[in-house]
Amino acid sequence: MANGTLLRVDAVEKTFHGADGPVPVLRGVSFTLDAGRTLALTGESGSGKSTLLHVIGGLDTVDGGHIRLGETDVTALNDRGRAKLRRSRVSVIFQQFNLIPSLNVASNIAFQARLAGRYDPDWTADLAARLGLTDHLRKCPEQLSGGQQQRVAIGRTLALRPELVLADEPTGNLDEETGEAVLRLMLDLVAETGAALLCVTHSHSLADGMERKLVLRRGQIA
Ligand SMILES: Nc1ncnc2c1ncn2[C@@H]1O[C@H](COP(=O)(O)OP(=O)(O)OP(=O)(O)O)[C@@H](O)[C@H]1O
Repeated sequence: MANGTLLRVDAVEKTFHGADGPVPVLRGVSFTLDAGRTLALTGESGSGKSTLLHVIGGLDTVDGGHIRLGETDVTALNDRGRAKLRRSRVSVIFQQFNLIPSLNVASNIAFQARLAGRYDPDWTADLAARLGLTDHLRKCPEQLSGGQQQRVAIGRTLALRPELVLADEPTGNLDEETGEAVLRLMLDLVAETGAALLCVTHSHSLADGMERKLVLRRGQIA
């Protein structure tokens, strides 16, 4: 497992401009995450958790501050640079799974790794087996249960072997029992790849499964 600080979030600011004027969502957020470590991000609805995840993952830009992933200043990257980052180093698991409906399970799992030129058939097959998906590889996502679809999304992320996994309420669409099982599997597999994990959650039991916990309150770390 790699050592040292992987992610450095420094005084990050983000304001949205709505019909009723500016909405400051992130107001000077700072924290670090070491390589291979797990961190839960909690906070009330609307506190800015998803926004923070999106700017870290390069899905959106900041208005102030810096985000560094290793030696890379994510906040200095242009659209192309951020897209490249998402293809290779950072991968997001969303609550809504975001699978590609026209591709079967095997192709969904391999998708990101193939794009990054990092497809390893043995690792992908191993992942599918560990995720209990071996009998479903030829099916389309719509033929799977929610828990199975989320396991495909986890497989797709880990097939890439990213340095950082960002998970936004990964079990929010699942019943509690399924959510717990999927989460445990995700934590085990993330630990095996040596990736760091930043996981947004409302669930206390999920947050308790992580090494550290941060609370976002009104756009700042409480
Ligand atoms: N694209 C956008 N345009 C305008 N306002 C936005 C946009 N995205 C988010 N917001 C606002 O920013 C605030 C924070 O939203 P965000 O989704 O980051 O919160 P959250 O903590 O993830 O909430 P939840 O737990 O409900 O998912 C909210 O007030 C939201 O309405």
